[in-house]
Amino acid sequence: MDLKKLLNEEQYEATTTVEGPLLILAGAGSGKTRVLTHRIAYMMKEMNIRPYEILAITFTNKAAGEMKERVRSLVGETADNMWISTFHSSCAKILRREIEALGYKKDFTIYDSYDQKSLMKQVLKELSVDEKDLTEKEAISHVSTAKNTLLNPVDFKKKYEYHFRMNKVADAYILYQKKLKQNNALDFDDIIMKTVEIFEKFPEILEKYQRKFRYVLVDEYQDTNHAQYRLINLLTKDHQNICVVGDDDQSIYQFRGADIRNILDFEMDFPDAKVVKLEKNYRSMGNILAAANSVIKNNRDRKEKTLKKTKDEGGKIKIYRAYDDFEEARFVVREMQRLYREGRNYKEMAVLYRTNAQSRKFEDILMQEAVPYKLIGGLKFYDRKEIKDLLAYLRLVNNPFDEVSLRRIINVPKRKIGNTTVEKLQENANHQGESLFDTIMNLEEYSLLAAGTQASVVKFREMILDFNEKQLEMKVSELVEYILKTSGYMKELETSKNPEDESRVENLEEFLNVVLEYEMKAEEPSLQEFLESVMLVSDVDQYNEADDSVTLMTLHSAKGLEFPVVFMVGLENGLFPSASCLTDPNEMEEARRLAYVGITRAMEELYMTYAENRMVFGRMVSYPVSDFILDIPSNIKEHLNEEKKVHHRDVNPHTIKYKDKNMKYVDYNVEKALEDAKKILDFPDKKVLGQEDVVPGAKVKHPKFGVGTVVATADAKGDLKVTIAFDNQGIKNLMLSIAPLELA
Ligand SMILES: Nc1ncnc2c1ncn2[C@@H]1O[C@H](COP(=O)(O)OP(=O)(O)OP(=O)(O)O)[C@@H](O)[C@H]1O
Ligand SMILES: [Mg+2]
Repeated sequence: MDLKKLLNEEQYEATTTVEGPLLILAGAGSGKTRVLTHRIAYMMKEMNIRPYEILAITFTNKAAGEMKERVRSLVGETADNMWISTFHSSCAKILRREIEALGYKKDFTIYDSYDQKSLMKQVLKELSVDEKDLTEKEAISHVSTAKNTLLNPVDFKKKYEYHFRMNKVADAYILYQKKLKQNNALDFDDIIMKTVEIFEKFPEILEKYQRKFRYVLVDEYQDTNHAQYRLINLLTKDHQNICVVGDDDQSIYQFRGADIRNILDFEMDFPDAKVVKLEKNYRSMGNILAAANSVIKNNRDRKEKTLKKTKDEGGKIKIYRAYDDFEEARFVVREMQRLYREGRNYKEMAVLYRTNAQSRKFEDILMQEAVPYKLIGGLKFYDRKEIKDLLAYLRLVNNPFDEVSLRRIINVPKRKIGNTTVEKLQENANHQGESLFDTIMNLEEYSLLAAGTQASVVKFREMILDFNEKQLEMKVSELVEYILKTSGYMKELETSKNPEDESRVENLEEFLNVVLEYEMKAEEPSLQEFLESVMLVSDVDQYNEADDSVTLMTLHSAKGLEFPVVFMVGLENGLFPSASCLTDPNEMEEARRLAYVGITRAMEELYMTYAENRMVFGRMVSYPVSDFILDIPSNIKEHLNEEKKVHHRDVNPHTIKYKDKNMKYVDYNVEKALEDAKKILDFPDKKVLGQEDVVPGAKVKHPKFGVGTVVATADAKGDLKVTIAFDNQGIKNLMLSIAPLELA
């Protein structure tokens, strides 16, 4: 391995500095990640450091996989013995071995944001906190911030003793944490916080890991939060063999608690730290780099850096102004098809946007044009109801104390165990200080339920116990099939007349593929490991370079990646940067860093597009062009359609496929879309009715049925079923989301 040929002088120096603290601070595309992989190879090959003595941490599973692949190509299979993973996976692995020290069981469940939400909902209900004073979302966000700064419930309570609202948050935090523990579950932030807690409370455990991981490397260090920082600090404070790489200009997770000071203060924390700067960009053409610099230089709070180009100027940045968001998507797809005809592969191209919601229009047109694409994020497979239900079954089998999963499926499919019954059981559990499952186990001891209901619950209990036994003898895939069959879940879908349920069956079949793939890959497949791999999978993991398809992803998930052709879309003041940035300088600085990340993903060609009109929450709005386009000097950008103001009449009338409210594809004419949009604009105050408007007693108006009175409402799979007594048309049941109701 002739490193001198593969690396420039500074990179070589950083690669071969193995002992002691090292900070590599450098701009995008300067080879930071490349240094990390070569450094690992150098440590193993030239210094005989054992693979299991190295801990390498990156930000996404995708980045970890890529890093492992690169190390493997340099050193061979020994790379497999290394811990190259995300903060969360490394900590989950440590916790599987050590968490009993904190009184949890080793087979703990990891809760995602949905589980968190339902648990917090229950907490707020039990504390009788009014939604008006504190919503689940707010409570969760405060708790997350607390955990990211390592503030435990007791200290949190003390800190906010005299603060009315935060005091409520504190109570919620305390009960939430208590319930997590009862459920033998951890949320995402706990994974880091609990590891730190163990390291702080049990020095002998810490020492064990300090001795094991003699060398620690962290990529994307600018995005670590305080808890992660503390973790690294604990692990390395004795041997000080810590190498961190990062770029303060690419810190884009401050809204989630990332602390940019971690990188700015590194030299203070490790006074002997060696600092290496990389000043050459190997990724992008000159104009792209110049564009990135012209945006980021407007930030005040940054370390000045030089980033010299190694390539020639390349073409200019292409700016396109679309009449509306449909036309923007059409332009991008057309351009992709043109590039493809000229010899580019689809996998060389990516569309980057700020919010997931922007993807759908691109998806529709890509689908219509039969251009293969991958969507990263958005409504993830694992977020679908049927997948979550099935996962809840599996999690419950794995860990019967998991109350959230238990409550989710106790009556799914329907087995005559209604809400009231569940609440009765829950109350009893709370009263007895035991878990919900314990109450179900001991049901015969309490006389809580009527005989019929009791029999239903017992039947459910027998079923779960049976699954639990089967788990010991069956493969995960067999267990999945067994559960789907025995629980009656599949049958309910198959006999349903609802067309949506057909695709649910397909999704469950796809899930079985996920399990089978896992079983093929895993050395010793187990339910627990499978669940863990599913819970830790991040959006970016669906990304697979093997197929030739274009990539759609948010700017956030694009960090660390590179593409020959990048389309940054939706560049409008109000969208990117978002409206709140325009009044808050800190948010504006974070948005600018995000723009910098986006621009620097491009290697050869960069397009930036904006739409003059855009549908936002069912309304057409007009935003001005983004500051990020204006920041780029005119000598390095070209407007693809500057002279002619695009008017919708210049766009050929065309129909596009559009998903209607039933998720069915219908033809939608663009002219008609504009007409529809105008109608909305003409009645800007027409209010879309929300759940809060449709309460029993409310007078409503329907274009066909006339005026009526709401008599009842009921939850219906995330929608609201409204029963209305119409003055002249009798009683009707309508779904709120699709019924064209107005207040009368
Ligand atoms: N010395 C070099 N010679 C040739 N190519 C290089 C060299 N250094 C880096 N590269 C290439 O430049 C590109 C960017 O490198 P890398 O991804 O390591 O940068 P980075 O600093 O980690 O960027 P980011 O900040 O976006 O994560 C990669 O394609 C890499 O292979
Ligand atoms: Mg990198």
